[in-house]
Amino acid sequence: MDYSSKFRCFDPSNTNNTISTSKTHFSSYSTNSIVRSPRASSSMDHQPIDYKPKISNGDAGYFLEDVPHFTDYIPDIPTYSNPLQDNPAYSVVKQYFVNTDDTVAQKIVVHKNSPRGRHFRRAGPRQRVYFESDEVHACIVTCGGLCPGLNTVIREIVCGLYHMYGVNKVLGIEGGYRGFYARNTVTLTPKVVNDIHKRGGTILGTSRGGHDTSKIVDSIQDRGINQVYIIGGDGTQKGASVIYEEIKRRGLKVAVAGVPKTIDNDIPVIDKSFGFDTAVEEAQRAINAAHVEAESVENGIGIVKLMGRYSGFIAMYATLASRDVDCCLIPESPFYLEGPGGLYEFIERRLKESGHMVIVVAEGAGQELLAESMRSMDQQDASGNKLLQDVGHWISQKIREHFTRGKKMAITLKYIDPTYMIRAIPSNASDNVYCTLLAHSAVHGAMAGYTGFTVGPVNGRHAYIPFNCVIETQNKVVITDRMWARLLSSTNQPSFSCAKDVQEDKREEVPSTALLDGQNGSSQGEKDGISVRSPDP
Ligand SMILES: Nc1ncnc2c1ncn2[C@@H]1O[C@H](COP(=O)(O)OP(=O)(O)OP(=O)(O)O)[C@@H](O)[C@H]1O
Ligand SMILES: O=P(O)(O)OC[C@H]1O[C@](O)(CO)[C@@H](O)[C@@H]1O
Ligand SMILES: [Mg+2]
Repeated sequence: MDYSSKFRCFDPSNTNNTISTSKTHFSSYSTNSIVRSPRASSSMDHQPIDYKPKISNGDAGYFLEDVPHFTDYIPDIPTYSNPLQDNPAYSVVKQYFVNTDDTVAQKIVVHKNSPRGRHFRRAGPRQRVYFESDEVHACIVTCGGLCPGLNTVIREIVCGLYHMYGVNKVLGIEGGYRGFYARNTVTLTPKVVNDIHKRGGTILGTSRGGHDTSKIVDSIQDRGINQVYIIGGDGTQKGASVIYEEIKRRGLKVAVAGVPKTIDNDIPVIDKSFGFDTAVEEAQRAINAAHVEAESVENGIGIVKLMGRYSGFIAMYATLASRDVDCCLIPESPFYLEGPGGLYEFIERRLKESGHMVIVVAEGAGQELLAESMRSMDQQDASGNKLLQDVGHWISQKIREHFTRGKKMAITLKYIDPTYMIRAIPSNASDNVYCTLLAHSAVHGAMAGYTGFTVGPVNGRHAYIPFNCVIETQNKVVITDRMWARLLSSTNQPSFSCAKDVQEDKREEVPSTALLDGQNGSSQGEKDGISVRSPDP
């Protein structure tokens, strides 16, 4: 395999600001024959990002929150015509290329006089590209937890680069961020990735922790990589943002493109994250099993724990889809066990009414209750995420104890924990198509010279979104929204908060002229610094 590549590097110390081209031969991990720009000191600590938004304003309160481009920091950079226009498969397309001025509105439900608000650059192929096909040396890395569709995104980046842009040098970085400096790499070709979308997990492996900006960017430079595709959740996108900043500081012509991944669906701005639908679908199997077990015995209770560290989207959607669930507990809606309006009272009532019940609990639910009754466990994973107590076991035990105490009621409780089963499977058909679009958007963006961006649909249109917009906040289920009300009405569970509190919350949060969250299609609102979402019509 010939890893020869042209590597263009803008050296800030070069006062003429000319672009130097060097021919480098790469055989395995480190080849140091390229011109090096200044390097940062090595640190595994997560560094704060000094981010300056790239905003341009228009009429009627319109503004574009744009993504960085090579031309922002590399002068006189050559462009080439897009090879896509000679591609027979794309010859049927009426408009080959996205208009350079096309932008996507974040808010699509507006009032007559409301400002047009934030927009993002529309994703898609551009007439001029900033790489020649044989110049591109791309790499792909997957980080964080697993998610259905990771392999599809990998496949479609490789095939998209190859079939649309004639790029055949793509490297897989094994084992997440630390793979850049501590693991092997694998050559990715359309043949190698042909069937991988049928497998769960990621063929590249993944990890938490190990983000060392300096070592990662050194490795990118050493290998002559000029397009970096980074697939992962909020932590990963934070890491990608720091990598982009360091690449810009060194003046390198290296595009950094993020593909947002999280099974929890808590990434802001984008409509939905890939793998979420697959996970919700798979969760139905566990809920069905819990229901069958529960209804087969007298006073049967089935408990299903689903993922969702800080947000209960999976639990909420799985509950709404199933209609067999009697109670759904999520992190955003605190609940209590004892007394009037509490969980025990509700269980007793429901068992008397129907003889069985199913409870779905998101892993992040009730953590404050657990902390009260168990010794608090302040541990973190390698990425700094808080390790949670197992709410499923805890709540099962509490319910058993409650009903056994004083021989209140004889119950049979079955606890099902499919947490890893719903994320270790291949993506379903619709997620597969979605992953293809994400991958292609990322490829078009990198080829067009954009960098420091993440891709995703905003109100159904794919857009290039600056990293900071997806890493500053996390989406949460809005319990004052119509979607949660729909769930409450479907399960008939207590809301665990009295109506008066909710009314007061609403009055405090929403100015009378503003749109309520949930009135804007896949709307985004801001609440206490937390971006919130409701795909609620
Ligand atoms: N603030 C940060 N700066 C730089 N790198 C980070 C930061 N936060 C996390 N990372 C790195 O990103 C990678 C993935 O992070 P993390 O384990 O939190 O998963 P994630 O991408 O959020 O995915 P998910 O939570 O959906 O599983 C890790 O290698 C971690 O070191
Ligand atoms: O066991 P792991 O790999 O740390 O992953 C668990 C976490 O990953 C997620 O699926 C995504 O962040 C969370 O819901 C969950 O807490
Ligand atoms: Mg995360």
